[in-house]
Amino acid sequence: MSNPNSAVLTIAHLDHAFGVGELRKQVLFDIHLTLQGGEIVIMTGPSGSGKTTLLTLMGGLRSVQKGSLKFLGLELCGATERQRVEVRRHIGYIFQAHNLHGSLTALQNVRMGLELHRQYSVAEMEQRASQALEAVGLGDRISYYPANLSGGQRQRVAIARALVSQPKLLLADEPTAALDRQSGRDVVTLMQHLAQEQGCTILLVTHDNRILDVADRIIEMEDGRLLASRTVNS
Ligand SMILES: Nc1ncnc2c1ncn2[C@@H]1O[C@H](COP(=O)(O)OP(=O)(O)OP(=O)(O)O)[C@@H](O)[C@H]1O
Repeated sequence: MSNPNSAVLTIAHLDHAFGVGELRKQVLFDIHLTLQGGEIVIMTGPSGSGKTTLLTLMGGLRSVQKGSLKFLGLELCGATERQRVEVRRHIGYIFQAHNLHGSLTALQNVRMGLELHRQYSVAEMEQRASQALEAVGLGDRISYYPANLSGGQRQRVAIARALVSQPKLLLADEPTAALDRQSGRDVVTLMQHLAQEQGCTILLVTHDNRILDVADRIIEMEDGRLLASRTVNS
């Protein structure tokens, strides 16, 4: 479990640019942000404002160019690919398009969430994956292929895959965008409950105003800058 009072992620003076020379375009400017253990933070902002770029930097999926980004105390600016892979072991990812493999069953897809964790035997991985699917209410669908599941069920498989390794941080990019109102609500509520059980911090990027109430804090991105954050009264 994360200590609820300790920072999981600390960002200071972070800039990011794409391209070089005349094509260089800076998309993040002087970002400062701290995510505390167990906190649920929602990031909103217009299209193109830099949300996904920031999310991929936080997730160790992109090299940090300038400033400081520390995950569990490890500085990712200047980190090696190997260090970034190590960091990714502690992070779960959920994307809008769920990114499930169509040729794998729900169970096999969830098992992939343990791929970076070499300490488990095949039998242990199967058992953990099966438990994770039960936790998202899909215990009777473990042998189904994604094509035979509804959008909401697929997103629940993606949640099981993201949380099966008990990550410290869950990064979710528009997880409800492809879902109807009820399925979207079910998916975030589930994410919230499971993450709370595991003491996992959540950063959720969304345009979906219907789910803002799950957040402890809402932060807004505009033109590559983070505006003042707002605390949500519970
Ligand atoms: N790989 C890339 N190469 C060049 N420019 C990029 C790249 N990825 C993103 N950008 C640019 O960086 C800026 C921020 O994009 P980003 O995807 O982070 O925004 P966003 O807020 O997540 O948008 P959306 O809500 O539409 O997903 C945009 O101007 C985009 O065109």
